[in-house]
Amino acid sequence: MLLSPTPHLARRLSLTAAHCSFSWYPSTRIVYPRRSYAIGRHFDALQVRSVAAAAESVADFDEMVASTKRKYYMLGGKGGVGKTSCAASLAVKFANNGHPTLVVSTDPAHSLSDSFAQDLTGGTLVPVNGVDSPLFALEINPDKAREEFRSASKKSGGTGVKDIMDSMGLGMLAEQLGELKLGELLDTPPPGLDEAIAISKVMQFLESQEYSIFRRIVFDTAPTGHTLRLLSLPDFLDASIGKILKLKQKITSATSAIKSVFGQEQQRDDSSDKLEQLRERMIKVRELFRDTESTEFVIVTIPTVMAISESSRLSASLKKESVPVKRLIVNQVLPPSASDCKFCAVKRKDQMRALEMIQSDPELRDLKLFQAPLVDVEIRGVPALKFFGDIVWK
Ligand SMILES: Nc1ncnc2c1ncn2[C@@H]1O[C@H](COP(=O)(O)OP(=O)(O)OP(=O)(O)O)[C@@H](O)[C@H]1O
Repeated sequence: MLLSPTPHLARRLSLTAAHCSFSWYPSTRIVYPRRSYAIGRHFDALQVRSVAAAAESVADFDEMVASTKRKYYMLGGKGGVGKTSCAASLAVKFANNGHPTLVVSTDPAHSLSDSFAQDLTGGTLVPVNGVDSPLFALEINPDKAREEFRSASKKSGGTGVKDIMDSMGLGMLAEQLGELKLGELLDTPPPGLDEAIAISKVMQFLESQEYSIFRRIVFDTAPTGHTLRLLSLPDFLDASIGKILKLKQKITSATSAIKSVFGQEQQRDDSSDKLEQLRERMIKVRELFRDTESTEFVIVTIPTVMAISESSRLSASLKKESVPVKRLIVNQVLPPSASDCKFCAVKRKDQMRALEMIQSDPELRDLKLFQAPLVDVEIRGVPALKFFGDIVWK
């Protein structure tokens, strides 16, 4: 049963969800052609009688599909508000509107596979069936991304350099160069790094001819805190990697002078190249985040005071970092109840109060608002995503 409070809460309120039959929710009531549990198979035959929005949705999906140029949409917000459902449904809608689309999860706790009801865990692009234009999905493996950075920074600035110095009998000197600890520092990667690498990897993919078909790239990002750290990460990395490379250069020239005296052959070490590449990619991620022409961060929230307060802070941080934000999705909005379900009526009243907050919040009031109703089906699989997307993205 949807919208069931926990049994404890229900008891406390003496308003068990069991008292609320589905008829409390007639405005989004789905008309099942057969029995409701057969939903997966019969989704295409489902209809929504009507969806009464709690407040007017001012949305403009037409603007989102209009251009044939490549566009990036990053969907983010607090954990569990429906980022994945919104991102996946947007990707399906783009594909059904003629845009070859790639949907990527950079959230370390992926749920894209669950959302599409397809195994996407391989770290490669997987075709999604049942849409009109090509739609591919990708879940990036954060551990792999983190390992890549760890080994590059280690080889280049940390133990790699120390090994050379040790082999030359100059270990002591290396110890004295306190800055070498930087490599160790980066051994424990900063938060947000996996997501930054994930995004940069996708961009790398997209640079190749093979992937030039994609016109819409939808990112299902990690929950808010993670995203905020990600925003300041490129600067941090730029500085750190810059330092490592400088140090590496200093040491390399010192050791090569010694090596040439002793007639040792110079080894080619491409770990610096790798690190330099990583740094360049991070800079590209930073540029992508700030490119108003091609990129947009869409905030997903739910109508509760807590979630809206957090969205306001997220919006402020994004603006501070010059990340373009134009749209806000308020998910799981209850339509007006047509039944005597007290729990639903109280809940909706609360939601309306939270929605009013948006109108007076300086960080949120100017954003275009999309309202997504709480639906009484699980949003899973392409037909369900299409159904949900057609309600939300208008
Ligand atoms: N409007 C809605 N109506 C009904 N169920 C919904 C709605 N939006 C999301 N859900 C359900 O809520 C659950 C969480 O949604 P989803 O995975 O999209 O959230 P998320 O923000 O990506 O979560 P996480 O932060 O854990 O990745 C899913 O079971 C999803 O089907």
